Amino acid sequence: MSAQREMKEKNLWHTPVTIIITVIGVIAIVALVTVAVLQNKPLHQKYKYGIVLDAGSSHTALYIYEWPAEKDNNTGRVEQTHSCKVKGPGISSYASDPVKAGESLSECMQEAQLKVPKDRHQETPLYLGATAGMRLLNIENSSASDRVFQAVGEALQKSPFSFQGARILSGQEEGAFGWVTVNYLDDRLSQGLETTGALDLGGASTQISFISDSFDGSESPANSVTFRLYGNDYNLYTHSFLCYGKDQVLRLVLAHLTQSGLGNVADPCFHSGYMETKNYSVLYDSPCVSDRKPSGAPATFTHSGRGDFLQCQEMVKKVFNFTNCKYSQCSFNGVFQPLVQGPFGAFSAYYFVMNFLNLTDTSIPLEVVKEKLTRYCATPWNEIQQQHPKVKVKYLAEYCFSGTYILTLLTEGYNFTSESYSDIKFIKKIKGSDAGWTLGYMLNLTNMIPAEAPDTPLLPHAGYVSFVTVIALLLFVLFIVSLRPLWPSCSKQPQIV
Ligand SMILES: Nc1nc2c(ncn2[C@@H]2O[C@H](COP(=O)(O)OP(=O)(O)OP(=O)(O)O)[C@@H](O)[C@H]2O)c(=O)[nH]1
Repeated sequence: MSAQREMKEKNLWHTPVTIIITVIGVIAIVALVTVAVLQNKPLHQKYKYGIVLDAGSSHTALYIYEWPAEKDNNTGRVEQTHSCKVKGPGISSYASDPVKAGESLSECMQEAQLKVPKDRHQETPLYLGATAGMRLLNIENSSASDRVFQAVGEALQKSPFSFQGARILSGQEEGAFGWVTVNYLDDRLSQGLETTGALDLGGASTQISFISDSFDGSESPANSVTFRLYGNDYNLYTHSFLCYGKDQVLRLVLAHLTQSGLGNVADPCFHSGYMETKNYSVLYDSPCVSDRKPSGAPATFTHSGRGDFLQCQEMVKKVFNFTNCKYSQCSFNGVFQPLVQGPFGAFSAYYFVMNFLNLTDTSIPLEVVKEKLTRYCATPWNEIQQQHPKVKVKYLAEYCFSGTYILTLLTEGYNFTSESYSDIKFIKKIKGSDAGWTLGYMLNLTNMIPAEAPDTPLLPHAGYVSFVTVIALLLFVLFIVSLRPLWPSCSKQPQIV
């Protein structure tokens, strides 16, 4: 018994020095790993928000975007979490009663207050961007347009969000930001992949934007927008045609049809059996057509349909001017355009119309698409109404015209061929976010797309923690081994003193 006690007393593992060293070692490892984990752990998942109001010619829409707070500068992480369609027309329609323009936004703004967490309201930027409707109002009556902005600004100032101002986007900005949105959502910018062109059809203007190998901006600098995004340089071709949104083109076509100032107009772009009494003054109340108003026309005219796709196409072609191109090549109206190149995403009214007509499948040959549209246009109005009792009559009446305009714009205007037509994809959303200029606009104003590729960490977080733990353990073992001279000789037989 006493021999065993002696042996225990000689065991250096049980000396105070070794115990203290072991405890300090363990504490050091725990501290090291804890600090490493806490220092590099992603913050508790907090989100930031941004709100953009798209004040279009036909209506205003509000979009809320969300992204993880610690990923401001990272790739493809901003998502649309909510959208709200403002009731009533676009803000440009409130020129004679601007205060109502501000009031019209209140329902969607209240919805936004519920959707964005309260503690984030103050820091959430709120932007309003107006497009072609306000561009036209500004041309027509700039003080009326100023008054609308004044009223809208006052209404938005009262919201709890951080209002950053309301302004008209240029056509070039609208085109370029639409292109940024599409390519950002597809992760094409962050990964430096081949980009997708953007085709946007609004109510009052239309935009085409794409990268072309044959375009360096020198032939037509006005159509060039350059970016450096994630370390890649882009020279984007973009053009916005004011008055070539589908509502204004309908006016242009009707202006052609009513030039003689008659009381009756038989329109091939509307279904046979369709008949509406329309006002000359309302039709010509737009800078796109106001100079063509026939003198001595009656107050109203009867707009009736005769459903003929080919004749409708002939009418629509008349709104394009294919002469006087001073460049090597043009789309229409003397506007330079290189040959279309690469895949394209076509959104807004392109999607609404082609989706309704069941024509979003672009692998269907263009000739077959035209045959289908010919049959649709030839269907009498009463049958169309019976087949679609729930569709808004205004939209329903115009799908034959809108489909014809879209095909004519793409093939005759932008020179898509039977082959390149299949490069177009009609889209509404990408990964849950609406395609349109708003996201690109917000990413730009919040500096969320870096010019250079962000540095990526060498290891993912889990790998980093494992690495630190293994190295710490290894150091500890080495330390213990280095204390070997102090070790008791465990293999030796206990010495009996
Ligand atoms: N069929 C259909 N048409 C729609 C719908 N929403 C909007 N439109 C129409 O599609 C066209 C384009 O709409 P938007 O993309 O909102 O255009 P906008 O922003 O008002 O117009 P711009 O200021 O020219 O950009 C307009 O003629 C609208 O009346 C829809 O849900 N269905």
